[in-house]
Amino acid sequence: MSGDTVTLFEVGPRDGLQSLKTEVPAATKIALVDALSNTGLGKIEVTSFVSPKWVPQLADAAEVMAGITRAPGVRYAVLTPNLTGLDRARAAGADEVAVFASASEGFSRANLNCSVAESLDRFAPLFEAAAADHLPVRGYLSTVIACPFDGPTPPETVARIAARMLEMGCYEISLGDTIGAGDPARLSALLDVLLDHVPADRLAGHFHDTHGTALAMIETALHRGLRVFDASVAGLGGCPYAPGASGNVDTRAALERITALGFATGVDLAALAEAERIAATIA
Ligand SMILES: CC(C)(COP(=O)([O-])OP(=O)([O-])OC[C@H]1O[C@@H](n2cnc3c(N)ncnc32)[C@H](O)[C@@H]1OP(=O)([O-])[O-])[C@@H](O)C(=O)NCCC(=O)NCCSC(=O)C[C@@](C)(O)CC(=O)[O-]
Repeated sequence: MSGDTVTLFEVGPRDGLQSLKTEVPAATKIALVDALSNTGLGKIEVTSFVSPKWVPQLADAAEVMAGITRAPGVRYAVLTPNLTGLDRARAAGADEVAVFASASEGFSRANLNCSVAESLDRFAPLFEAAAADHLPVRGYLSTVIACPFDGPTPPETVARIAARMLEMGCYEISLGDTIGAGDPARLSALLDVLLDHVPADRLAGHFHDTHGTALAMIETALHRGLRVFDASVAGLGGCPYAPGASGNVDTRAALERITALGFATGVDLAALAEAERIAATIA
């Protein structure tokens, strides 16, 4: 398996900043994205076009998108929960958008104010509009291991919703261990079921490192054929609607582990230092 290329999807500017208690100026967010753009990372999630009442931390999404200096070859992604979000993302010139659903009802209600089925219905017109514009849509599926409200998530439920989201138009499903409840054994149990329904090359790992298991889970996922992983510079972050969620796996740590296992990432670890310096002024 070594020798393959692995893609790191940097989510720090979005996932990392959405639940901070302190206010981060737009200029700092822009500087963070610009520093990340100089590292060789091919995909950066810049911000969210969600309701500013729900996530005031990212209310400046349009200003941040307008302020960044786009590096050639980098795709700048944003989160969009509905058509309003998609319209704002298009106006901001996002290269791709991401919808986000939950594998558990409790988290869906807390994060999106609707049931899982309602959230998928709400995405339908978004997929239609995005397809008309040839805008790629990524899908996040949260609480794939466990939910802070409902407990453990059955792998069959994850498989059913992930397959449905791909059918609806997602190019890839990012598997969110939202509260970092996973470990290699739980992830293997999930993949045993999921890979019968969805091929590994349509899946990504999004592992929060709450209990220090994210790197081991990346290794497990690599062995099962996954080649895309989300990570957050300096391990910034968490979800404001998931009690107990801490940061996504640290970008440097993920890169070091993936590289040690013999994969290429194209990311310059030395260049990451400037983004980490900015992240340290934020956290
Ligand atoms: C989905 C809604 C909007 C439903 O929110 P709602 O209150 O049920 O619905 P609404 O349609 O009545 O909207 C409320 C207000 O927001 C406005 N609004 C509505 N949509 C937008 C929009 N796109 N942009 C700007 N404004 C918007 C809308 O116009 C209205 O304004 P008002 O009439 O009250 O003045 C809300 O629940 C929401 O924004 N939720 C997002 C929560 C969120 O961002 N969570 C964090 C990201 S997910 C995550 O972190 C997990 C992940 C992806 O990382 C993976 C993992 O770790 O598992």
